[in-house]
Amino acid sequence: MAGSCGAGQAAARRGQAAPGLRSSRDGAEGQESQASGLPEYVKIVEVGPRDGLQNEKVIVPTDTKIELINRLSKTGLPAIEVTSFVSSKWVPQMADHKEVMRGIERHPGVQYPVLTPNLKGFHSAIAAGATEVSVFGAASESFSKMNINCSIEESIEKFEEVAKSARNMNIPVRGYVSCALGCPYEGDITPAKVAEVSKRLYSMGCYEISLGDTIGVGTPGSMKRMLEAVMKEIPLSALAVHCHDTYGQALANILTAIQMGVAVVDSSVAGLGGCPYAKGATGNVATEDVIYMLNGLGINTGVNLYTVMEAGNFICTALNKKTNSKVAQASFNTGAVK
Ligand SMILES: CC(C)(COP(=O)([O-])OP(=O)([O-])OC[C@H]1O[C@@H](n2cnc3c(N)ncnc32)[C@H](O)[C@@H]1OP(=O)([O-])[O-])[C@@H](O)C(=O)NCCC(=O)NCCSC(=O)C[C@@](C)(O)CC(=O)[O-]
Repeated sequence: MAGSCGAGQAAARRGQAAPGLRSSRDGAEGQESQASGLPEYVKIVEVGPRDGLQNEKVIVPTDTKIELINRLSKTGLPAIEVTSFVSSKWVPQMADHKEVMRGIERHPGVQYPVLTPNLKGFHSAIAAGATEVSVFGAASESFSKMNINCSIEESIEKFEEVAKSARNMNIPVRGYVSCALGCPYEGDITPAKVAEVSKRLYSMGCYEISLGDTIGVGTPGSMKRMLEAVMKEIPLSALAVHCHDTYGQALANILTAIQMGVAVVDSSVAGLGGCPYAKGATGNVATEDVIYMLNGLGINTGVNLYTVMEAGNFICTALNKKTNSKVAQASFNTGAVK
């Protein structure tokens, strides 16, 4: 039954049971993280309201999106990607971007980035009150063409225009590199190509580069090889990973990245999502599962797992679907059927 309370939920409230349900700041787990050389803090960038919802077949009501974001804002998440200022002909699900942007309650200390592929999107986003934007490129020519209708080179020109305007307005810009571990159209992508596109985004002023395993084909081996190449060009502190879980490798890939020193991880509440231009790709790794793993490693995220699970339960109930989060499945009995 949707919203019903399982033993795990009660345990999560009390901070008991499985170790990952506990926050890392108590007890011996914090010492473990320091001893192992892992980062003490990992920033989680919640992408559910954008990456998660963009792929839903039925248009999600604007009020539901706003309610989801407002709930996520109360969880301790430091960044929530809210929507995309893209063409509604291309991604109808994000057509209400202005209303969402204007409708949300913004919490102090929380960043609310939005996707902007070009100047048109940038200006609309700023007019709607955006204070941070993301440009989204790819390491694959074919994916770039399918996703944003231009070559990598053309996309860089558009992003440079966005970055220049953003700089003049003191707006931070984040950069995505899709297909960092494989492309739905071209297959393997070389780490050198990922490093090259990442470097160009970083050089134009993107403060952080989020490396997207868009179709979730990566493994810890390919993640390591790709990061080794990118880390030669870009400081580690400016890197994030964005893993989809199509092949069930996302948590292993994230663990590999944080063992290499990456301390920013994108994830999606309830594991919602997929990319409309990457057929068959499933959702991002679930935020709940990432927090559980990081809690278990003694790594602080500042995020309350229980309240994220509640937000996940809210959106799964609204969409009438089952959560993709293993942690939520184990802890809640939502009972929602897809
Ligand atoms: C980029 C465009 C707009 C180019 O689309 P286009 O057709 O090449 O653009 P255009 O400049 O030729 O303009 C055509 C029409 O689009 C309008 N237009 C032009 N720009 C905008 C804009 N910003 N916002 C709203 N409208 C826009 C423009 O005004 C015009 O309208 P018309 O005259 O036909 O009525 C299009 O290809 C598009 O919207 N693509 C959507 C891409 C997208 O959102 N993909 C999903 C997100 S990426 C992702 O999920 C991957 C990621 C980030 O999560 C990381 C990972 O997992 O790897």
